[in-house]
Amino acid sequence: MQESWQLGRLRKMNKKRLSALLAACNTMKRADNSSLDPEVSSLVYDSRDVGPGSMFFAIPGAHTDGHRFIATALEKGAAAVVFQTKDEFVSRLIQDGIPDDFPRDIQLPHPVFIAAESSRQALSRCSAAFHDYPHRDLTVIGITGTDGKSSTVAFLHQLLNDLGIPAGFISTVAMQTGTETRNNMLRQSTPEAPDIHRLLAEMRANGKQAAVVESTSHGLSRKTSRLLDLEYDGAIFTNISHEHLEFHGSFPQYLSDKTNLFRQLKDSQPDASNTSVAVINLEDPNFSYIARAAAERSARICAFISSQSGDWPRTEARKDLDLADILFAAHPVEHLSDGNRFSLRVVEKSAWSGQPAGKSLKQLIDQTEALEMHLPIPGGFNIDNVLGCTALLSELLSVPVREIAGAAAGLKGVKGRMVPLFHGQPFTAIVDYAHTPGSFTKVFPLFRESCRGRLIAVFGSAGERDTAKRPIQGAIAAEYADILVITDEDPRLEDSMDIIRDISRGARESGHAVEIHEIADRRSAISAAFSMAGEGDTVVMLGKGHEGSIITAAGKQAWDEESVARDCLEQMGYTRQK
Ligand SMILES: CC(=O)N[C@H]1[C@@H](OP(=O)(O)OP(=O)(O)OC[C@H]2O[C@@H](n3ccc(=O)[nH]c3=O)[C@H](O)[C@@H]2O)O[C@H](CO)[C@@H](O)[C@@H]1O[C@H](C)C(=O)N[C@@H](C)C(=O)N[C@H](CCC(=O)O)C(=O)O
Ligand SMILES: Nc1ncnc2c1ncn2[C@@H]1O[C@H](COP(=O)(O)OP(=O)(O)OP(=O)(O)O)[C@@H](O)[C@H]1O
Repeated sequence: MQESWQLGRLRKMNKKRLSALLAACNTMKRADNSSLDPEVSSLVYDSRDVGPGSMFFAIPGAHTDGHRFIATALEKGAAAVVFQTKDEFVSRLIQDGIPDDFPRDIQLPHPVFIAAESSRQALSRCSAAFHDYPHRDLTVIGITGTDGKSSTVAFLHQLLNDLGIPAGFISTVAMQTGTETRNNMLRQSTPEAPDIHRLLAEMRANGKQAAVVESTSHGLSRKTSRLLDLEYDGAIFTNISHEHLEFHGSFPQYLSDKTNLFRQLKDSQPDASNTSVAVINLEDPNFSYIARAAAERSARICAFISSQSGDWPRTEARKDLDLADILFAAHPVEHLSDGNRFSLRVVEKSAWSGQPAGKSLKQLIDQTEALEMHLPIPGGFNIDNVLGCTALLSELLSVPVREIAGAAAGLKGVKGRMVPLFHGQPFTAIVDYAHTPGSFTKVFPLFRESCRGRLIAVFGSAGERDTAKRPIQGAIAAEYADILVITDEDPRLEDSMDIIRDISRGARESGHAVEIHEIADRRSAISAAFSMAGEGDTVVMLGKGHEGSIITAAGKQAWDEESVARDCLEQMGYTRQK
């Protein structure tokens, strides 16, 4: 009740004169001679959502072009239309004239036409202005990285609230702007600009002090400009591996797009009392590239590292540390069946800066006082996720690390990530969301280590997305698993079997001895994996996690991996125990 009242109030407040929006965005210009200054009631990028008073932004897309729907938007009462000057469809209209199938008999409700260099960029600028720049009234923290974003958002949000700092969040899994947590039904991790600023405005109206925003490379890319007009107080970078190259075009572009998060940190220069904070994984080879971008904003640079793998730290890490102001390290670490234990060491810059050379990173860390931390969530990578949160809370909000350690001991896991299913079956069954080569390299060794019998992996790869990662996923899985059941993830308009064969090829060519089954239907694949599993085996189901649908050529079909897996177990006669 409380929240819907607040939302109603917010909507009423949110009407703006077109002239105010034009003043906020200097890349938009009126393209007609009228002096009309309508009141704009909503900013819309899809004609199907237009209502009376909407300002419709025509956006060229991958499947169609929003400029084709201008007439529809006008029919539905759009008060203003923003079109892109360099749009192909618009250029063709100018060159060839209006096509015969373009509706001409609509009753125009005195719309105003506005030309923009980029309608997406204009949409972002207007969205921030329309909601009166909510980010300026909140402490905004962005999380980016190929893997670990949603988990880090969830942990940081829990920690902030447990430490008495009211915070909202937006992530792939869910969002919270008031007291209620809602599932994210958008199928977008970072929503479009009008939704981002609306959600932040809701948080502000609901008395939140901080906002944690999952900031994907898509959202940070100038191609979508979803986050272009968001300024951040703090930013965390988890890691980067092969993903989404079909969208970004190349790895350097992907890295650069992610780094936009650090380029969008509030500039600390004029007001050193309000220093923005950049938290960056020192184990990542791109640490220095990102740290340099953060330094341009005069941000405080926090490195974090955990001794997860036998060969840590990477060779360049000690040298890269010179770019950091402080280091948060977890060493040693201990993986438990139901969580992790580690020693937190906060190393001040004075320990390495200006000191005689020669001290290794390990020595620096070992010489620093340790604070024991317990994390009741399995998966060694969650140590990294919590370390990032710890650095951010300590350096941006000055929370004592002892208090953070206390709150971390009460953290709860995230839907669809490392969820064990207990139905009395003789084998272990786990649902997890790993779906990138990076996360595969993290989770497979963990599964292998804890599996007494055969490791059976059920997974697929996304259709119409990064095709190059498919054989890599196959090869990594083949290295660790005994049996692969390769299946649908979200084939979209691609043929399921084409995707599955791409993955199988990688598994076969890796040279590892592995049994491969190709079963497109995911329910049948899970069921087949369970029927193959015996005493001591482990079945892992990867890549769907929390997702509420499978997208195929036939459209979106409802899906809940955990429920489907539980159904399959029940059909085998096992009954739920936890
Ligand atoms: C690849 C990508 O970013 N796609 C986004 C893009 O879609 P598109 O280019 O296919 O759009 P389109 O269908 O060609 O339509 C063009 C324009 O016409 C409009 N339109 C279309 C039909 C109509 O009847 N009327 C109308 O006005 C559309 O709303 C759109 O504005 O523009 C749409 C509207 O702005 C987005 O919803 C859509 O995100 C889709 C849902 C998507 O799947 N995005 C994924 C790839 C994504 O962004 N993922 C990242 C997470 C990645 C990670 O896991 O790390 C994310 O941040 O969510
Ligand atoms: N720090 C990490 N490093 C590597 N793998 C991780 C890390 N954290 C989580 N994972 C693995 O990646 C999977 C996805 O985690 P999470 O949802 O937090 O990532 P994400 O970046 O939000 O992914 P997406 O953007 O696709 O939603 C988890 O199920 C786990 O297997």
